[in-house]
Amino acid sequence: MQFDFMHSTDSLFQLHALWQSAQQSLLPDRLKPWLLSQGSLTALLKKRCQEFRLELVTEHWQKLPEPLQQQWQQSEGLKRDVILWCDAKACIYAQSWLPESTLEQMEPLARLGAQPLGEYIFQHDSLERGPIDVALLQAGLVLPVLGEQKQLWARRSIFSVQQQPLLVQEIFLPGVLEL
Ligand SMILES: C=C(O[C@@H]1C=C(C(=O)O)C=C[C@H]1O)C(=O)O
Repeated sequence: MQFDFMHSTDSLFQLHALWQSAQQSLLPDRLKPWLLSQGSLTALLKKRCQEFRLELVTEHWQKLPEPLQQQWQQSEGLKRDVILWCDAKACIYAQSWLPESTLEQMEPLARLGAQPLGEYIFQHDSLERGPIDVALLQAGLVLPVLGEQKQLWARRSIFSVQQQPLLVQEIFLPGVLEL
C-alpha cells in the first residue's frame, strides 16, 4: 500500500488527540509490545525484517507547537517526519520535534538525513526516556488513503540527551501487524 503523506497533517499537535499514559491504557494485545517498548523502535524493527528502510518525508526548521514552546521555553526547532519501512511494508510514521538548544548541544541531530534518529540517541549514555503516552488517532486525518474509518495507535515520549529535550511521536501503521 502506497501512503500519500503529502496531505497528512502538518503537525500531529493539530489532531488534538487524547494522549493518555500507556500504563493506564487498555492496549491491543498485538501492538502492546511495540507501544510499550522502552528501547529503540528502529532496532526492534531491524530485528524483524530483511530490508529496513527509512524514508525522510520532511525535515524543516520552524516554530515549535505552542505546548512545546511553553514546556521548553524555546520558540523554534526542527520538525522531522519519517516513515520506517520493513520489507516494503510501511510500519511507522514518526514525527519528532527537536528544539534549538538540543541541536546546539548535539549538532549531528540537525543533519540526520536517512540515519534513524534512534540510532543516534540510543548510543548516548546520557539518554533518558520520559513516560510513554498513547493515543488512538483518526487515521484519515493523518493518512487520507486509509479513510476515516481507520484508527491508528500512536505513542509519544520526551527524551533527554545530554540534558536537552526532544519529542518523538510514532504512529503504528498496518504494516507492523504483518511482521
Ligand atoms: C527514536 C527512535 O528513532 C526512530 C527513528 C526516527 C527518525 O529517524 O526520525 C523517529 C522515531 C523513531 O521511530 C527509535 O528508534 O526508537
